[in-house]
Amino acid sequence: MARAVLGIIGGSGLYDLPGLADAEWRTVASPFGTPSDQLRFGRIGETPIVFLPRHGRGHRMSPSDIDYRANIDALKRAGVTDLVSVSAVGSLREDLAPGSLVLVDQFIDRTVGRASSFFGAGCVAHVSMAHPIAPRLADRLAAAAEAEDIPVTRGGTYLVMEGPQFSSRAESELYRSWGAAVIGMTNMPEAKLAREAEIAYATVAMVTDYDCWHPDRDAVTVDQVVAVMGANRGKAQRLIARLAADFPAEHEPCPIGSDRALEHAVMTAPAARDAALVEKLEAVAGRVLRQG
Ligand SMILES: CSC[C@H]1O[C@H](OP(=O)(O)O)[C@H](O)[C@@H]1O
Ligand SMILES: Nc1ncnc2[nH]cnc12
Repeated sequence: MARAVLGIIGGSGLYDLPGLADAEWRTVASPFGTPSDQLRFGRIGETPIVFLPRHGRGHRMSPSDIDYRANIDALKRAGVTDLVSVSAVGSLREDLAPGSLVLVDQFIDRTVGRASSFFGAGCVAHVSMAHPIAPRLADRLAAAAEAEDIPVTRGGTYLVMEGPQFSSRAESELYRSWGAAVIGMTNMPEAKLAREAEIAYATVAMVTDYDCWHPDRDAVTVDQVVAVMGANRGKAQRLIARLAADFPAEHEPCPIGSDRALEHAVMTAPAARDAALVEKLEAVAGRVLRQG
């Protein structure tokens, strides 16, 4: 069994993780591109932690500019087995007020034009995204929230829009009619790529606003997101600290197989594979590609 390494991707308002022991920023190169920033290596208790600010320190990158493949590949190269995304989201439901935390369990991907797979011409693979969230990791987040007395809503669909502009009211109403609970701009293709890289993935969504559908609330602005994130950042940090402190030393096999997702996914026959792509895929898929 592999040693568990907990990865944390910090979203808007979360650019560092206080309380990391032996913390050090290190550059990790990826053949897929340039990660959003250096990775912050450290530990909480005995648990090794690798933190990445999704938009870079200082929030330099728009959701559409982030190289999600480079980020996930770099985290895989750093040994991450389990990955928690912390994300600011708008609420599409009355009961999810700003300040609420949601452990989402589904996504609707409305992004366009982002590189959304490590695979392609010369090495084709199809992984399952039926259950995009690793349930055991979500269970651990729920347990950490309970231990810290932080209310969380379990389950809900995160609609991933392209952005960077916020939605129109008609779009917001459309997504509500689809049953989505929250809206953001970043968790796809991140979750798909984590699955291809066989990393267990879960999201802590921090509600910062009511988007633009609510009759009694102003439409979302950056000021509002920053203010609510600032007021509630401590909750997310406490949740992560507790998750890490209670994390098992050995990676627990994912009950839905997200850590073995490539086992029956690669279509291209060994003799037909593109050698250059196979080389790039070493960190993400070497485990299965080396078997032929
Ligand atoms: C400043 S609000 C829009 C921005 O915040 C969210 O990012 P993240 O998921 O990294 O917290 C949202 O998806 C947008 O990228
Ligand atoms: N309303 C919203 N739409 C998209 N992304 C967001 N991030 C935070 N609030 C958001």
